[in-house]
Amino acid sequence: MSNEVSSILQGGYHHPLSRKWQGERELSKSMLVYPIFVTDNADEETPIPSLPGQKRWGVNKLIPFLGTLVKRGLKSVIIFGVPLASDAKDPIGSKASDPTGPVILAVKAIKKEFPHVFVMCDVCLCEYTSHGHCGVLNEDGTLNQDKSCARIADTAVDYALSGADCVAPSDMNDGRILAIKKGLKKAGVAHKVMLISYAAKFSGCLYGPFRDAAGSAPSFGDRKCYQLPVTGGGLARRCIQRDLNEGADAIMVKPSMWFMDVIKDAKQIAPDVPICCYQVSGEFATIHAAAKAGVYDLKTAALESFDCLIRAGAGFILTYFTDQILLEGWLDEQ
Ligand SMILES: NCc1[nH]cc(CCC(=O)O)c1CC(=O)O
Ligand SMILES: [Zn+2]
Ligand SMILES: [Zn+2]
Repeated sequence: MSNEVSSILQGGYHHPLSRKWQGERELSKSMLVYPIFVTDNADEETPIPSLPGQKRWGVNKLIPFLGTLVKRGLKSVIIFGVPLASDAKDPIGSKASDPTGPVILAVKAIKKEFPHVFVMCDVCLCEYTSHGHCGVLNEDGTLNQDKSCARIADTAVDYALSGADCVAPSDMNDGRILAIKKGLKKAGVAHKVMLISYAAKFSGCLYGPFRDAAGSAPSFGDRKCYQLPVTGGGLARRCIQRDLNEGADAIMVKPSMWFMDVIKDAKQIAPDVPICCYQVSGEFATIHAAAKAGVYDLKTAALESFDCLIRAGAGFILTYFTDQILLEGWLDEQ
């Protein structure tokens, strides 16, 4: 239908409120998940040079810091373990599920102090393997899918039994979602632990600051044979469908801003499932660097990026901006 007035659209978004109505959803504090790096040195509080404003935390220092954020509206964290002890790594990542390791101690401490905070655990072996790959290796250096899934599932169950509300495997071994779901059921916690799949996790250049922060770079080769090729839109759709079939409760796309088409695909494949995305370390560092170079204002750019992720279909977002958003009250005057 076209007539002399149908081309006039600006009346529909002239006012700030009508502009808000043009979007289906808007960013709120409950959409934010804060990624935190926890070490096995209880009193640690060390800035991470490649992640502006972010630190590696020991449990003793982490709890008071989180307390400030909880007062400002923090709802959820995702924990990454950074084991620094000299015996922390072996070929099968035994220490991933160490009951005295950083992840399990942090889960217990956070759930004790802040029972309402939704605690997610990233599940992977690369922080704990001597070779730095995300599972258990075959002799030819490839990942052994059966052994890796078994270790990943055992680790996820241990995190769940220590009190985690959610486990999120980021390793990309085929079959891990089914293995974890079965493990959770066997342990009697499947009814209360959410399983988020990093279903569409792409290989690429955006994880550098994280690997620096977590000490998890592979000692040989790369992750291209298990993380997805950036051109692989169809492969991502198959991974999303597969992980839904295996029992994922939510689907993650990672990284986020270069992959908004994949977020939209995920929303279309799984309209009834929560979709989230991870604005990863390289994306965070890029926004900071560009703002520092005068390309744009940091807060404006960060908020714009979240609006775009939500428009693409994200229901919640893992972002290193969470602490700044809460401490500076970016969402308080809505
Ligand atoms: N499996 C480990 C893991 N979990 C989350 C990230 C990246 C997160 C980020 O860059 O912020 C990585 C690194 C990798 O896969 O190499
Ligand atoms: Zn990994
Ligand atoms: Zn390979």
